[in-house]
Amino acid sequence: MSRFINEKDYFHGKSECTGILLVNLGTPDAPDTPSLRRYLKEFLSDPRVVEIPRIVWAIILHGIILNTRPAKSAAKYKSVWTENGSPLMHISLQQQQALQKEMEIRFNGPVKIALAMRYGNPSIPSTLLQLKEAGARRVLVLPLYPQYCAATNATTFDKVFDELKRWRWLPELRLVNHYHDHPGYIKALANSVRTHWETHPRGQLLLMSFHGIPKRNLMLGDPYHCECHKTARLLAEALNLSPNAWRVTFQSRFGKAEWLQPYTDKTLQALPAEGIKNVDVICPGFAADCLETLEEIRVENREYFEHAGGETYHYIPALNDNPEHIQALADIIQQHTQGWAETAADWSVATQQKQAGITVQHATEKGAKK
Ligand SMILES: C=CC1=C(C)c2cc3[nH]c(cc4nc(cc5[nH]c(cc1n2)c(C)c5CCC(=O)O)C(CCC(=O)O)=C4C)c(C)c3C=C
Ligand SMILES: [Fe+2]
Ligand SMILES: [Fe+2]
Repeated sequence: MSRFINEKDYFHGKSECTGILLVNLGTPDAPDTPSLRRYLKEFLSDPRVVEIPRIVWAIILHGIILNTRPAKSAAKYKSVWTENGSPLMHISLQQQQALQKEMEIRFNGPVKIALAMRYGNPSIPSTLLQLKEAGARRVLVLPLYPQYCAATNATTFDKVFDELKRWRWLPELRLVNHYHDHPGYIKALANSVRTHWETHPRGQLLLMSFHGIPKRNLMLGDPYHCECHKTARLLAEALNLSPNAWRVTFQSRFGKAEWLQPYTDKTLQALPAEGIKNVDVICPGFAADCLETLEEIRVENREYFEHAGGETYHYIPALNDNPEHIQALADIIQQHTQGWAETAADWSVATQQKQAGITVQHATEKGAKK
């Protein structure tokens, strides 16, 4: 007996699609103190970000940090804010649009690339609901952090699960855990450094600075530190660098505990005394430029280096919407959606036929006996 499309039409006439949920950290809505207070409150209340007993932390956070840090951070955000708003948000939207174009070509079927932020807007729950509305029966979550860290990737997944716990009909779900050693990502980083060296004199040292985390997290088993080192080694190999031509450091320390060492700021202050007065700095862990690269690395750390006797300091931008970066992310999406593209294309054909009033044998069952 024939099987007809309406037998499978659970979706009430809506077309189905594959959804890709890109997630980055998030950014305040505006560079002012109230927006920063809201943003930092959400961010720093996350137990995956600050792993100390809740009661102790609540006293410090509400008693001290949320009274002092918002104004200081707002001033820093103001210095990087553009007419397009927060750099992190603007660049993330460019990445989303470029990936939408690229995946439509690769998928040959309905695919929706959505962007969410772990903290602030657009939130993960609201973006998942949009994907649901768009008919996404398959969702791939791609956190835009190449190196896995509980404070970034795990909390992204937590937030996805928290929302999905409330749904009756769950989509098929896949997660990208990390892509710190993906050949396309390493190639994009290496070519970005080469392009920089074509237009700028090459420094004596390529400093690869990654966002820090507390050292305790490493001792508890977080793979982040090792993944940063692997990325750095692969990048150095791709560039054929000798061992003394590159170093790994960790930036953006927060609080009084020890974080991953060596620290970026202390290293830059010490380099001129070692005879290293010309450096190139790259932040391979940041998929998009943001406060931590544009202000802390490009401006603040340059000052430390120059005050210590450094002469030339070049910051090599994040991969942002560089076409090779988009190709690498598209490759990662393609690899993690194996088997989905065909289904999406078939559903697309079936849906078009249905909308045109044609009753057809279901496309995914074209081999079925008539
Ligand atoms: C409190 C502890 C923090 C941990 C742990 C942490 C880990 C971590 N963060 C990123 C990426 C980004 N962090 C950014 C800003 C930022 N980070 C912290 C604190 C921790 N981060 C704070 C308080 C802030 C806000 C700014 C400030 O007040 O100093 C950003 C930039 C966001 C932007 O809007 O531009 C990014 C990106 C990673 C990858 C990471 C762990 C590996
Ligand atoms: Fe951070
Ligand atoms: Fe390690």
